[in-house]
Amino acid sequence: MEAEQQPVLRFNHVSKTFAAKHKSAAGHAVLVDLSITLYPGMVVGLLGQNGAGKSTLMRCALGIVGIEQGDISTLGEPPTALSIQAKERIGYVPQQPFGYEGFTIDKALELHRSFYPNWDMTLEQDWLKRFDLDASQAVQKLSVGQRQSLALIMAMAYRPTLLLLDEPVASLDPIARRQFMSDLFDLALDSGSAVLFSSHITSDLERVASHVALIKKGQLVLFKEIDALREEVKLLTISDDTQLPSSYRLLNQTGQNVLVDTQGYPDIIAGVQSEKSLNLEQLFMELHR
Ligand SMILES: Nc1ncnc2c1ncn2[C@@H]1O[C@H](COP(=O)(O)OP(=O)(O)OP(=O)(O)O)[C@@H](O)[C@H]1O
Repeated sequence: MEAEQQPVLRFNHVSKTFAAKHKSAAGHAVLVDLSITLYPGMVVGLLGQNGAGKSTLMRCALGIVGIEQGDISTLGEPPTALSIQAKERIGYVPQQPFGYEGFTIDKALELHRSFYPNWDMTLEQDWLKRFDLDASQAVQKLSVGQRQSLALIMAMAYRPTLLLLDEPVASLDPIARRQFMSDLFDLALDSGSAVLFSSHITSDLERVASHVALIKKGQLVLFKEIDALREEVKLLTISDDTQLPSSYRLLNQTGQNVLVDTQGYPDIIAGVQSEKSLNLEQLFMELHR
């Protein structure tokens, strides 16, 4: 499929360094030689420790911050010079939304909607109901979770081709979270969108993501389809003389325990004492040991 489709978002060897406070000090490398490509229909869960660079990656994709090396294509355009047409096809929910204080929900939606010719009123009304939001309520009186729900409606009701969600469900209760997550997947499939969302809730990620991108200190250490992840990433306990096949990628090692990406090559290795498949949370822990 991927060969025929235009990427929705492509990072090509991107590095981003924030300048140090003092001119003499070295800058802080936040993205390091990072390459990733999202195609229509992909729902990519972005996982990484606090400060790993997830928000920065999204902000670079939108041109909010510039990069020093590599290049980014967002809907086929450079993010720092996005056309209005491209902007109308992008949805973004930052970690800390968002203005509209002094508005009621319906007035805020009315204003917001006016920027997006493809706004889907049925979808908007559906989600207001689903999130149990009263349209006559004042935005500044909403709870954190209700604000997050409204921000999601505002980013998704025009069925964007690229949807960037920075911890979109952190403040939602489990019922709203579950509902939203399944909607997210449906939206991507129905509209041929690509979704990139960060979350620390690995069970959500496992449930809805088609792919997982694992980022560690600004480097993309793993990017895989979620099913392949379960089959191809293993925790092995090896002996001193075990030689790992060159087809394997070593992700981490603590003593005799090695975390490897077998990359689909089912080599039989001499001296392996045990082999374990991991769920996403276990994988995350092993990667950061
Ligand atoms: N404008 C900025 N100037 C300087 N440093 C910044 C700036 N924005 C982010 N950083 C630094 O870049 C690093 C990555 O931050 P980022 O917000 O991308 O992490 P994150 O993976 O989204 O973290 P979290 O899970 O906590 O949201 C952090 O060390 C942060 O302090």
